[in-house]
Amino acid sequence: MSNLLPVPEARARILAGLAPLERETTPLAEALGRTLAAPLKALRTQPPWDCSAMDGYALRAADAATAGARLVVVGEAAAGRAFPERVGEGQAVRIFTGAPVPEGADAILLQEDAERDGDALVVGEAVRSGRHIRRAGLDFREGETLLEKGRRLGARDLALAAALGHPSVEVSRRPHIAILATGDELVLPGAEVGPDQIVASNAFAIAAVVAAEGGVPVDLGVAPDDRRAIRAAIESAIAQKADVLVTLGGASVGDHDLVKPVLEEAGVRLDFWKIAMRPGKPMMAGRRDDMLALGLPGNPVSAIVCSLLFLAPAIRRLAGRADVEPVLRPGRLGRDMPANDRREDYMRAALSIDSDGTPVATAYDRQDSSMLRPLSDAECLLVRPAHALAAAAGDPCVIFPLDHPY
Ligand SMILES: Nc1nc2c(c(=O)[nH]1)N[C@H]1C(S)=C(S)[C@@H](COP(=O)(O)OP(=O)(O)OC[C@H]3O[C@@H](n4cnc5c(N)ncnc54)[C@H](O)[C@@H]3O)O[C@H]1N2
Ligand code: MOO
Repeated sequence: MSNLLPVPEARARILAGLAPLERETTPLAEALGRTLAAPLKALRTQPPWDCSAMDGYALRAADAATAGARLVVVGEAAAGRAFPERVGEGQAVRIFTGAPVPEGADAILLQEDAERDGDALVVGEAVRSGRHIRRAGLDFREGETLLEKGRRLGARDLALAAALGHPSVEVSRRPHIAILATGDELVLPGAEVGPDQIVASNAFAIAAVVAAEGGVPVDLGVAPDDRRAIRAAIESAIAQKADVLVTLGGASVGDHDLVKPVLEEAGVRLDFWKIAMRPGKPMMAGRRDDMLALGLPGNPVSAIVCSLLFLAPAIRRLAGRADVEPVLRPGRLGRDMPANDRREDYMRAALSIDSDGTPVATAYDRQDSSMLRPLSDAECLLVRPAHALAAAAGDPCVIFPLDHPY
């Protein structure tokens, strides 16, 4: 029996050949999902000065230490328009949220806690020094690094980057991922389906995984099980300078499984073929110059699970992400499980939360790698290590959550 490569080793070998792509500058408004190629420092301090957190009156707390105290309102400070003078003894300045606190004042009296009578201000409730003042630099100070290299930018990060003063950011180029489906039996959804044909589905999921991870999917369509057609599609990926070529199907040992020899003909040096995993055993990986070639099995579940465990980390590495490995979580078994064989199992499973908050994974009865319906239903993959012993419901296990968009 051939040797099957363990999953972590297969992933490590794929990642070992990959480095972040070159840097480019992108406008901040287009940077969602991009990965920082350099740390982002604050170009300014926020807030730049002590400012009011409330609408009310800026004053000296000593003058408002008792209810009933009277002060004179001498001016106004609004966001974007400071009060230019000093607040003296017995004086107050009308102030609004976000406005700079005038010199001399050390507290903000809420307007709800005061009464106005012309220029006179009557303290309704005493206020202590420092109340409702946001100090300069409360959020960040000029020169501080707020976002690290390798961070994938989310919506909140974009607001932070803007606040730091950056109209654009340095990111790694998006990887281009060419996707080629193979098989005489495949037709696209909506096209006429011949008597021996089925609808090609895998590429839709793979392109979605690519896009979700920040890559650019390049659709090479469907090639029939024909050496010349497959070779032409591979050459097209090379000509387009794809960073990764993903083939779907034709990876196994049948007479029509042509992907491996044709990849080799096209100059791809195969690193490995066949891994200790279910589904996904016939997966292969290799390189041709700078291009990674990943040959995913044709069974839909195999192709999609392999894309999550191998293609997604490869895209993250190319995109410059600091976090590339799949996130596995501890959980508990929802049902008894038999002993496992030599292939690490990624089983479609339902997910619930125990009374103590622990995730509980219950594997479905049917684990056929052709079935998309249970894959779509699944809330997680239950990971059963190679040679795992039989285990009982409630025993610890490892979970790969299938959160949105997966
Ligand atoms: N004698 C053996 N046979 C098989 C082995 C083995 O070790 N010895 N391995 C099995 C395993 S495990 C898998 S997984 C499959 C993978 O085979 P291939 O990569 O060669 O896939 P195909 O034969 O091309 O297709 C398998 C299955 O999937 C359907 N398919 C293919 N592409 C698509 C697509 N884009 N969208 C939807 N469905 C697709 C195809 O019609 C087949 O039904 O091999 C086992 N055999
Ligand atoms: O590895 Mo295949 O993916 O078991 O069906």
